[in-house]
Amino acid sequence: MSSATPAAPDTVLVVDFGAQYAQLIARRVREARVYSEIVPSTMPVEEMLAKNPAAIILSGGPSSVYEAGAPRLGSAIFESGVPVFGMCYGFQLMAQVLGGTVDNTGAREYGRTGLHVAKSSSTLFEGTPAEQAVWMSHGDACSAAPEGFTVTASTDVVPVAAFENDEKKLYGVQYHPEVMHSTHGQQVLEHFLYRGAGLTPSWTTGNVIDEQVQAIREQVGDKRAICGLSGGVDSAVAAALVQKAIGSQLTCVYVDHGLMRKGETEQVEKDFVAATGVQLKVVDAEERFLEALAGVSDPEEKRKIIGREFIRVFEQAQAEIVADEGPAVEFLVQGTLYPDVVESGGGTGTANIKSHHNVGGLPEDLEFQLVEPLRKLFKDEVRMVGQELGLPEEIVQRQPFPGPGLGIRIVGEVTKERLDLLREADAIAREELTVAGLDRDIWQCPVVLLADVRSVGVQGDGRTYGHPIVLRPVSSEDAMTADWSRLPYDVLARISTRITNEVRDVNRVVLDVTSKPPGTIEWE
Ligand SMILES: Nc1ncnc2c1ncn2[C@@H]1O[C@H](COP(=O)(O)OP(=O)(O)OP(=O)(O)O)[C@@H](O)[C@H]1O
Ligand SMILES: O=c1[nH]c(=O)c2[nH+]cn([C@@H]3O[C@H](COP(=O)(O)O)[C@@H](O)[C@H]3O)c2[nH]1
Ligand SMILES: NC(=O)CC[C@H](N)C(=O)O
Ligand SMILES: [Mg+2]
Repeated sequence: MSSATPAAPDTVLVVDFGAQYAQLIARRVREARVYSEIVPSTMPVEEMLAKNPAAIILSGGPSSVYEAGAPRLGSAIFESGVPVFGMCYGFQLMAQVLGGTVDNTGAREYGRTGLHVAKSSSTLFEGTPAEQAVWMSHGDACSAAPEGFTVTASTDVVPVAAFENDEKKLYGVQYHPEVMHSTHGQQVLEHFLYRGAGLTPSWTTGNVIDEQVQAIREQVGDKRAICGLSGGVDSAVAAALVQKAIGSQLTCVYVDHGLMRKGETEQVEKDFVAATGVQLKVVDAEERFLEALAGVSDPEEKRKIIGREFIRVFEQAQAEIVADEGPAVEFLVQGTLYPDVVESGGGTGTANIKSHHNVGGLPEDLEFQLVEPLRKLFKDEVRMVGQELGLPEEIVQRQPFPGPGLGIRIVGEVTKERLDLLREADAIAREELTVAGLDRDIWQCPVVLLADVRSVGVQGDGRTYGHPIVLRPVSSEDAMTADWSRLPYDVLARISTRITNEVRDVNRVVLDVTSKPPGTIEWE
């Protein structure tokens, strides 16, 4: 699948030791305009080196280097000549493997910490202040640096908070330069990349376009492809990329599975085709999806069914397209992004949080070869690619909507009646948020029907026993983490009043005030 994507030149590998922030490190590297990818720490070192990385970053992690069973790295990586930058656990591991001392000294630091830079002319700290705020999160500490290393920073309680070995191109910091609270973190990271590893800032979203267009041409050849098009950002950008690569060999297929929001199908049919000129096939598959979902309330089961039915519809569309004319349709283009892969447990050792329909929800007997040009990117990077490709702002800035649609926003069994009810409530919430000018302030606002919950209300002097609707407005940078949006009370009040007045069987509106983690954005 993604192996068809050639390795980008000058790739920085981020080795993930189970860090909270591995994704963040990767995107900070790309913000420095150097391409980067995450690999699990369980990957053998030879395999990492075979990828020919221009530099390697070792992430933080929950383990302690001196514990039995803690993730390790052979010393080969430090002798390979590839520049390495360790952060937190990665720093401690580098220290230990190379003969320094790491133990539980009692010097714990969590959160904002003052860093004292000892050598402001060093590779990492050049041009940064002698005193700077950094973000720490550790209970272990390095008390002696390995031989050949210069200690370049300390804190009040940790004598070795950074070390550098220019000759071997090995660097490490105890803190987290990737989080925004480390005031000079991006500068220090860039110093490693440009000064330590000698890389030049040349990666742009334009490179993604050129590389992917070439890779798609090689992969698809003179065959044909279909693209699952949802009207969302990711599939729009994927379709535009593939269209650029293979032109009329591409047909887009929009599946109306009956789980879409009000007006969505019409919008895709009209606006999207007008904006891009793609060949579009619209398939009405409502009956098929609702039948397959009947009686099912388990979220993972729903996701698997929806993922499977999507593919069955694509297969049907494939047969119809082939019956028309021309060569076989062997490829399926999807707008899969990195977070879809990670959350589906696609990384080694990463937990399956939920099976995104387009990754973990795919059936085993999938016959298409997948074309997923955005598989390694985050949403905001995809938006940049879309902009670069000239897609209209309304498409590029659209809020995300999950492929399984309202099917995973009904807690309980999915039925046509419940879908119609949720569609009404959702349309009201979206309308009011748009009128209030809040569309760009929030990342998305799932509206959820708790179909299996009822509560007592009083409406028109009579007793009601209806369902609650949950509003879940969130802010986010890339959907990997999120916070609940502090919406103005008057907007919330208008939404609540309208939903309870206008949507039958709903007598309560509640607000979800949970961040991610611990919650996820969607309820299922
Ligand atoms: N209704 C649909 N018809 C056809 N393909 C779909 C549909 N919904 C989702 N897909 C496919 O699944 C992929 C993943 O869905 P996802 O919702 O993550 O992306 P998107 O809809 O393109 O963008 P966004 O995340 O902004 O909603 C899409 O890129 C698309 O290829
Ligand atoms: O195409 C998709 N298929 C899915 O199966 C799926 N599940 C969640 N999402 C979207 O992904 C982002 C993160 O969602 P969660 O915090 O709920 O995991 C949010 O933007 C969700 O809307 C999906 N998108
Ligand atoms: N954030 C980290 O990488 C922590 C490393 C190690 N678990 C410690 O507590 O020191
Ligand atoms: Mg979508």
